[in-house]
Amino acid sequence: MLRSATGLPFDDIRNLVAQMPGPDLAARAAASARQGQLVKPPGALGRLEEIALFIAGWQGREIPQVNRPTVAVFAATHGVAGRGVSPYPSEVTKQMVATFTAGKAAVNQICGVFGAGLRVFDLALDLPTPDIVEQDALTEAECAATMAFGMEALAGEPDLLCLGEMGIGNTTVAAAIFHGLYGEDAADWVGPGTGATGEVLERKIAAVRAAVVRARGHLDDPLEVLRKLGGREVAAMAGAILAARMQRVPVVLDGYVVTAAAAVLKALDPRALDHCLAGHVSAEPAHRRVLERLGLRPLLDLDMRLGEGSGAALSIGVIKSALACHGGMATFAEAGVAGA
Ligand SMILES: O=C(O)c1ccc[n+]([C@@H]2O[C@H](COP(=O)([O-])O)[C@@H](O)[C@H]2O)c1
Ligand SMILES: Cc1cc2nc[nH]c2cc1C
Repeated sequence: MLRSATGLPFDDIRNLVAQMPGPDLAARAAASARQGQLVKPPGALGRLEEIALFIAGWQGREIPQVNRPTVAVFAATHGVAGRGVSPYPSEVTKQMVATFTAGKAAVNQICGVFGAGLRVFDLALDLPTPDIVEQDALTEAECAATMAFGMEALAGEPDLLCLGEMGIGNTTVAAAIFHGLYGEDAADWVGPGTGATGEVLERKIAAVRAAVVRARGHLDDPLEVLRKLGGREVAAMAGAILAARMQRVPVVLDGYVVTAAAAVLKALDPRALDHCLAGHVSAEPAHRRVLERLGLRPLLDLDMRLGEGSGAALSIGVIKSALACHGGMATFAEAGVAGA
């Protein structure tokens, strides 16, 4: 998909963004007409009704279905973890990838409940990206290639794509991206992640502040923010969100770190997340604020802060239920029920 012979690697990404399709408005209108006839008071299914219309528009059918939901978990390692910004050592990333593969992590269990497939993308775990306080995480070519790799999440033709990630240190990286994109104070974007307190939290705030100071002068280009302050899993997830859009596949975002990838695209183009739902709001304190900025209202609010796609996977139950009601309910006429 990214093979232009001329120009810089990011030109390919910008070209894709310029070509993003919108939803199928005729399918959405047909779904809305159907919704108005279903045997319930109008609006009584609340946000389930809006979810059904949203999926109808992006799948391009009056009666949409989610039969092949996929959770794609992207894993990467981060040089900034060497600064002691996480309570856990970097080795945990590889160990958790093994746990996903063995079917024994939380996300595996949630996928099992909803019949979702889980694909784990391991992004050069033995080669951490450089410490973002000292150096750019990725070159432009590496960042574009990693985004292209993330597009592989669409290879199994999912009808709903949930995104997740695993990477010790990546809440520092996500906070740096938000601080780089939105400014304010570094401390406003930093939270506990896996459980940082005290000196660990102080080191995290200092790292986010210093990394963004280093990137000064480049912060008006969201792709530069991504490559300088990001990590491989964040770049890959941005690529996955963009590829899903090109194929009109609806996307469910997970927590704080996945939302950093989404925020980069939104900063590139305000329409870039029109095909995305926020599966949940994480207990990471700044996540709620970020979702408000992005205009995304979370489906669930369960005090979760695990990552690995767990909140997005859990929201598949809500989305499938919305579609089951939309497709399976009778109309007033069919059921012989008197209208208002
Ligand atoms: O996405 C979230 O909301 C979230 C909040 C807290 C922690 N995490 C997960 O925890 C890891 C990063 O935490 P940390 O403390 O090492 O930066 C990474 O594997 C994420 O999946 C994720
Ligand atoms: C054990 C553990 C599991 C995780 N899953 C996602 N991020 C994680 C971070 C840790 C530390």
